[in-house]
Order: sequence, then C-alpha cells, then structure tokens
Amino acid sequence: MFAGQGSGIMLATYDDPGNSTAAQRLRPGTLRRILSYAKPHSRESVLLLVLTLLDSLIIVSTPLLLKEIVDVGILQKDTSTLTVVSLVVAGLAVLDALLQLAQSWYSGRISQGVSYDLRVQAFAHVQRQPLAFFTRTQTGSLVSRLNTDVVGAQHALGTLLGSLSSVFTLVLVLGSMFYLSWLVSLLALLILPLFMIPGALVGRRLTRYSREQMQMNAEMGATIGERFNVAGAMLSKLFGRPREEAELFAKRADKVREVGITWTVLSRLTVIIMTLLAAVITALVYGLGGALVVNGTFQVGTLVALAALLARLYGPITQLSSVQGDAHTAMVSFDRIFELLDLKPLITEREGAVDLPAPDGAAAPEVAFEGVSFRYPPASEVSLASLESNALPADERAKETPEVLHDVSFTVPSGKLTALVGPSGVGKTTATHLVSRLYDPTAGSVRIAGQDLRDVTLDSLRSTVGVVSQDAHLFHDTIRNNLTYARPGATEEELIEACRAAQIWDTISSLPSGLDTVAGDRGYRLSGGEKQRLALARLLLKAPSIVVLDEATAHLDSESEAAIQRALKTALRGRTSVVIAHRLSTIREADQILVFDEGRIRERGTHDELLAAGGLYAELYHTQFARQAAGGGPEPAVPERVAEREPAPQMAPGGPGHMVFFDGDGPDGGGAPGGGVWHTNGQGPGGR
Ligand SMILES: Nc1ncnc2c1ncn2[C@@H]1O[C@H](COP(=O)(O)OP(=O)(O)OP(=O)(O)O)[C@@H](O)[C@H]1O
Repeated sequence: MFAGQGSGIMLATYDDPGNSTAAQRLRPGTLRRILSYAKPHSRESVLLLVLTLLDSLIIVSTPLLLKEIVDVGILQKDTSTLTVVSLVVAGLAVLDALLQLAQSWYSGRISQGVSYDLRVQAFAHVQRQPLAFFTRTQTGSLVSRLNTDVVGAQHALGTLLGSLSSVFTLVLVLGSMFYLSWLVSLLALLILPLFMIPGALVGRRLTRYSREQMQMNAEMGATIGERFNVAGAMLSKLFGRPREEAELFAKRADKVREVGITWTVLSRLTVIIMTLLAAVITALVYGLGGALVVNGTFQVGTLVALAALLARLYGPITQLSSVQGDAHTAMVSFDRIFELLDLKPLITEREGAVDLPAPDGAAAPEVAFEGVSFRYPPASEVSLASLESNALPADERAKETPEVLHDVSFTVPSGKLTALVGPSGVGKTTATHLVSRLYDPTAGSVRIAGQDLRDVTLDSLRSTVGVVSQDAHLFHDTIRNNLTYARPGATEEELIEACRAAQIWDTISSLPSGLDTVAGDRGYRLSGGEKQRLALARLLLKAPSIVVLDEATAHLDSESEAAIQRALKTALRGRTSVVIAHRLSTIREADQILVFDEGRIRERGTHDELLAAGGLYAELYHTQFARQAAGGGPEPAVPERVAEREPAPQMAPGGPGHMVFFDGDGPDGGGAPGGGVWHTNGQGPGGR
C-alpha cells in the first residue's frame, strides 16, 4: 500500500498536470518519518492491537454461535441451548460495543497525539524561520499547512489504525469459513481479489486530487486571509475592483469545486463497485450453499453462519480497499508538513554560542559594522514555493538578488545615538535588520560588545536589542497584554511608569477600561503617534541596552510631536541607539549622522560637522530652511517637494536627483519617483 515511497511517488498538481518536478513527489523516507512519530505512542498501539484482536474474535464467533442456534436450538428443538447461546450472542454484542469504544479511544489518542506533536513542532519551526520567510509566505497558506494538513494527516492515520481490525477480522472470518465449507469459501476467495481492483484503479488518482484539493483550499484560504484582514479590506475598499476580485475568487472556488466533484465521484465509485461485488457474491454463496444443504452436505445452520460470516467480510474488505487511498492521503498530508519542517531556518544559534552581557547595570555595549555587505537571500533559501502565491519558477527562485549594502563600516559607541538618513530604498532599514540579526551579512560582520552576532545566543541578543518599527504592531489584545509581552512579570506600577515615560499614560488612563482596553486590528484604534508611544512604553519595559528605532513618518500635531520627542528622549537615554531618523530634532540630537546612499555611507559626522563640511547634508539642510524662512508657516499636511538637486555621482541610473531627505517614504511609500526633495519636518534648528 505504500508502494513507491522509497523512490518517490509521482503526483501531478492541478496547475501543472503531468509535469514531473521534485515538488510533486513524495520525498523518500516519508513512511519512516511517519512511523517515528507513532513511536512515542507504542504503549497505546499495543493496547489497541490487543483490543482489536479481541474484537475480531467476537465478530467471528457470533456467526458460529448462530449456527448452533439454528442447527441445535431450532432444528433439534433444544430450548436450553437456544436460550443460553442467544444470551451469549447478546452478551458478546455488548462486549463488542465496549471494545469498539475502547478502540476508538486509543486510536483517537494515537492519531490526535501524532497530530499534536506535528502541530507543535511545525509551529515552533515556523517561529524559527527568518523574517524573509514571512515576507514571502502567504499567511493563509501557512495556516492551512498547520491546520488542514495536520487534520488530514490525523484523519487518515485514524482510518489506517481502524483498518488494523479489518486485517484481523478478514483472516479470522476466512479461516472460519474454510472450517465450515472449503467449497463455498474457495468460491468467495476467488472473487475476493476483484475487490482490490477499484482501489488500484482509483487510489492513485484520489491521492493526486487530495493534494490538489489541499493546495487549492490553501490558496483560497490565503486569498480570504489577505483580503479580509483590516489592512487588506481597507486597501481593496480604496483601490480595489470588487467585481474583478469576486470573479478571481470565484475562479479559485470553481477549481476547488471541480476537483472536489471528481474526488467525491472517484471515492464513491469505489464504494459502488464494492457493494455490487458484495451483492453478486452473496447471491452465489446462497446458490451454491443452498444446493449443498439440499444434497445434505451441511445443515441450514452452516449456510446461515456462512452468510453471516460473508457479511462480515465485506466491511473489512471495503475498508482495506480504501486503505490505499487513506494511506496516500496520509502520506501527502504528512509530506506537506515534513516539507515545511525540512526548511532549514536561515538564522540559527551556533553551537557554543555565548551570551551577550546582561543589560542591567553595565554600560550599554557598542555596535559595530565591519565591512558589511549584504544581499537578501533568494526565495529558494528562505521559503517554499508551495506557500507562495505566484511563486517564480525554480531557477528564478534560486537566483541571487542584487547587493543592497556594500562594504558598510561604522561604530555606534556605547550609549550614543546614531541617526541614519538618506533617500528611500538605500539600505537604512536593511542595516537596522542586521543589528537585531533578522538577517546575517553576506560579507563582513556586525558586532555587539565586540562579539560577532553569529556567535551569540539568540536569547541574549533578543534581550539586548530592542526594536521599535515605524508602524508598531499591536496584537488584538488588551493594552496591558501588549505591554507585558515585552516583560511578562511587569507590575501595575512598572506598566504605568513606562507609559508615563513614553507620554502615553494620559491617553490610556482616559480610556474607559484603561490598560484593559482591547487594542489592535479589531479593537480600539490608536493613532499612529499613540501607537508609536505605546511601542516605546513596551521598549522601556523591556529595557534593552541597544535600541533600534524607525521613527514614524506620520505627521503629528505639535502636541503629539512634542510628546513623541519627550518619550524618545527617555527611551534612548543611556542606550546605544540606531535610529532611522525622520525628525530633524532627532537628527540634531544625534552624536553621529550616517548619510546612506545606494547601500553605502556617503557622509558621516555630527549635525554641525556635516553642516560645516558643506556637502550633501548641508545642501539639503539649507534648502529646507531657506524655504522655511521664505514661506514660514506650519508644516503642510502632505510632504512637499521643495527643490531639485544635482544628481549625485553614485546615484542609481533610475534615480538621479530622486533624493528623499529625513523621510524614507514619499506619499507612495516607494520614494519620490518624480524627482526632487521631500521633507517632512517643519521644525527649524533647535526645534524641540
Ligand atoms: N525582503 C527583501 N527582499 C529583497 N529585497 C529587499 C527586501 N527588503 C528590501 N529590499 C530591497 O533592499 C533595498 C534597500 O531597502 P531598505 O528597506 O533597506 O531601504 P531604506 O533605505 O530603509 O528605504 P526606506 O527609507 O524607504 O524604508 C531596496 O532596494 C529594497 O527593494
């Protein structure tokens, strides 16, 4: 039934019928791995085996007792035998019911236990995947892999365990039949192989359709997940074309329907053929057995017992004939989960990794980039094509991506603030990703306290580096739980103190449920500025010694702006900080400014030094303030293009003159395609 798993069974997919790619095969060793998951449940398996054997004995003994009832009790009018044997048959029926109950308990425990192990292992494994995995993977597909496939594997395993009893019953029933009449049994035996034909014909196709169904259900789920989360729904309301989207969804649902119909017909076809064969064979046994009773070879009781035994043969045979399909389904489901488990996380902890010094007490460690070059890993290294929609062909997925950082070196001294500024898409965010080891550099090293990050434990790195991203994410949970996520044991006083320091306590305390207000996607909607201050409170609770911060670009009213500045001042005090700076006040506060351009550091120094140097930074600074002096007035709500700039010699061919200053995102989030300089901050020097 598991034929071919050693070499890999060929399975075509819906999108690519008949093509033989590695992704469509069951990988070698799948069965061995499935068995290894069953191993921890061996005690339950043995108990199940014993119960199954007892159950099969009861199933066979009942027809034999019926023979006694007919031949002795009825034909010889022996009422005491009639009574006793009838009662025994009834008692056995009760015992059989109890045994079946116990069987389902143990079979359930085994299959649920295996699926629990798979689920927990897969969840932990996905958690270890690098950020790149999540940027490529469709959440819906991943949910389906962890959910539908695990449930599929569990069901199929349950059915397979159930068919154990079929094997025992089959052997015992056939043995008893031969004991009663070898001729009738031989007839039955000759016809039995026919029962295997539907399974052989249909099984493989069923497997193929099972895999297709799983994949397409996952795709459909992914579409639902993507379109119907708050951000997706918002985007499709503002920009979407509901009719086209509904049509696209209908197309996907149609594929699911078509495959579902074929699958249902094929699996039903198996049952229909089985029932037909059973009817034919019953007629033949009654015909032949009846003739043998007439000519006195055996008594009516034997024919009744033979017919009853035969009836007990069909169930197990039908179940065993679908075993192939169930086994294939189980293999496909397990294989899809193993495919995920086999994806090696790109960022792992090296054996013998050392802890970074604990943040408490000691001075914050310095951060150093030494000749760092970086390119994002190709898709083939970080994710699975089957979890991506519109996955590229295999050779494209393995292609190297362009280098994003080129030989970048800088040091952020202990407790000092370094601001990263520069146009959009030049590698600022990427550089900060390397500090928290979301990625490893392709060349060179990132060091904290002199330690290469590849040599330190992930736990100590996590407690040393705190990150606040631009659009700080909040779980759909209470504000309290969102905060304590950073520090589970935090007391009420510590929470309030952190919120006060982050300038968000007044807002929280004015909410009817205070800290217990549910925030996040479907809860209370905090404004961009409030969210970032809450993220700062979360950071303060975590109290890391290094802070990586991507300042919010959102335009805030002057009160919120001032609150953010005060919160930032507290959050960054005494900490080694790397800030992608969008606010002039932050840039002016920085001990060092790194002007990024095209993946390199083009200028570096303090605000005053860079101004005095009269380079790019100074030029942009003066352009901005010259305009302010002329126009005055408050900062416009939308970033305004203020000046064209001579193309820098190092700029990308597509981007001469497309400089973004202090703000990584133009209104389109992708830079300033039209050229010119964006600025986002109306504060003049000393503006805070
Ligand atoms: N996950 C990714 N995979 C491949 N390339 C990426 C990925 N993330 C970013 N890039 C590319 O890396 C380059 C640098 O991007 P990065 O986000 O670091 O720029 P940035 O300076 O922070 O820009 P911004 O200020 O707009 O956020 C860009 O060309 C971008 O397209």
